[in-house]
Amino acid sequence: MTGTPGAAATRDGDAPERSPPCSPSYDLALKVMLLGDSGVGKTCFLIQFKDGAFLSGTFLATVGIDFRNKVVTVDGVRVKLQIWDTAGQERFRSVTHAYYRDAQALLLLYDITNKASFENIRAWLTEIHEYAQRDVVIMLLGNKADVSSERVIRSEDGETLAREYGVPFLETSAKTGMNVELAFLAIAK
Ligand SMILES: Nc1nc2c(ncn2[C@@H]2O[C@H](COP(=O)(O)OP(=O)(O)OP(=O)(O)O)[C@@H](O)[C@H]2O)c(=O)[nH]1
Repeated sequence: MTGTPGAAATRDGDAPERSPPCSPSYDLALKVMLLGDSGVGKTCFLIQFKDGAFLSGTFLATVGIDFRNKVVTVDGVRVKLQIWDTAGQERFRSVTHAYYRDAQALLLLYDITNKASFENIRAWLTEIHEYAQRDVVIMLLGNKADVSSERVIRSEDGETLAREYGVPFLETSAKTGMNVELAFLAIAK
């Protein structure tokens, strides 16, 4: 776990904050944070986007914060997404709060098979309004859409909540990859 912004542990050796190289391989950089309750699938969502893989089996909760970079092209512009994967567990909140103010975009996830994770979205939005930049781009995502047999949150409920807060909404699956890239491309755009 790391306690100070810019000093996070990395999985793939990318540095979170570096001087621009002589000929950067991107046109602009965007800091994106993944937020939501523990277990909603934030880490899997990021790994699916970065590596096109799904880690099934044991659930290893994120400790503190971690990040990965990926460059996407939107309307001919190469955007480096620096994606911060935060720990959903309450005890890491003070660590993750320190990163909110640097984020330009937030992907806020709940699990469509977990009612509490949906009900907690309002509390997450309160935290976001307290700690993030006022013009931060927010997107609401109902993850684990592949597990239709265990669904407890209807798509309409996600849409209604998103509309109430004026944010876009998608249902996603970190397992099948459904709408994962689309979510990142939408916020990059
Ligand atoms: N079926 C299904 N399972 C998923 C999906 N996304 C994640 N999971 C599973 O849900 C569990 C939690 O996933 P994580 O990605 O570790 O959750 P997290 O939100 O990063 O949790 P914290 O790090 O504690 O905040 C794991 O067992 C995953 O395999 C999904 O889209 N579909």
